[in-house]
Amino acid sequence: MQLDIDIYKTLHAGTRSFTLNVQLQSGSQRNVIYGPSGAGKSLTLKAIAGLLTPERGHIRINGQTFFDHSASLNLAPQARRVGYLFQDYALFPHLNVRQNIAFGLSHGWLNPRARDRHDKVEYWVRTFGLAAMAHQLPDDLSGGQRQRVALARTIVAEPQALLLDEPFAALDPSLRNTMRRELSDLQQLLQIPMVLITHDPLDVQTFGDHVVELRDGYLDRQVTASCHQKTN
Ligand SMILES: Nc1ncnc2c1ncn2[C@@H]1O[C@H](COP(=O)(O)OP(=O)(O)OP(=O)(O)O)[C@@H](O)[C@H]1O
Repeated sequence: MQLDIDIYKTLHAGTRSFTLNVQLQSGSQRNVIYGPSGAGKSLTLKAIAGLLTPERGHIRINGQTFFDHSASLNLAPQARRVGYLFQDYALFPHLNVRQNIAFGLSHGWLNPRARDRHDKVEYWVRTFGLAAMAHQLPDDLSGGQRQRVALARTIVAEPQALLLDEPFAALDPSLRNTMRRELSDLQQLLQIPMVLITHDPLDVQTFGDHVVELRDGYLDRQVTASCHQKTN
């Protein structure tokens, strides 16, 4: 992925303020933004997705400009065609597995109907091993199954990049390794570029072909995964 980010934004909440000042260039497909809680990782991901507008700078992915302050260009989130996997998965509790996945394809306000079938949805239902529970609601699924539904909903729309916010944090430790392996295999199969944010060193080891470390809104240093392992 050609990732070219240079963003600056100050946020205010009461008397507190937080400045995000991130420059990131990468030609890798597997990018990790690593750092402690409150470092600005989610804000960076939101800026890439178009959910936060920087005060200045630019965001380019695969040669496409998403944001360029000096050119007054700011693509709407849906025009960026990036898949965003939220930390808590943000599944719709009143929609079953199949409908939740189909939601990734819908463009209007109407929820996908329970009896509708779509080839792409059925493909991901099967691929993620969700066929037996396709009619179940998210509350009736395990953590790993919920994560697969959320991933399937993101991928069914065929995004040009995946943005992953702490994708394993909501899972119990015994499931984390399995789901890490699944996501790693999936990324290799689809060859889909990704940016993953985490404070877990094991995520860095697995997905960090290109790693940047964020502290207090600023990049600490830019290192490759191999350098990172040596310093840990
Ligand atoms: N809308 C906002 N207004 C003001 N400050 C904000 C806003 N959103 C986030 N912040 C602050 O920005 C900082 C960075 O937040 P961010 O969510 O990016 O952290 P993070 O690195 O993703 O942390 P975590 O790992 O805990 O999710 C935090 O101090 C947070 O309180």
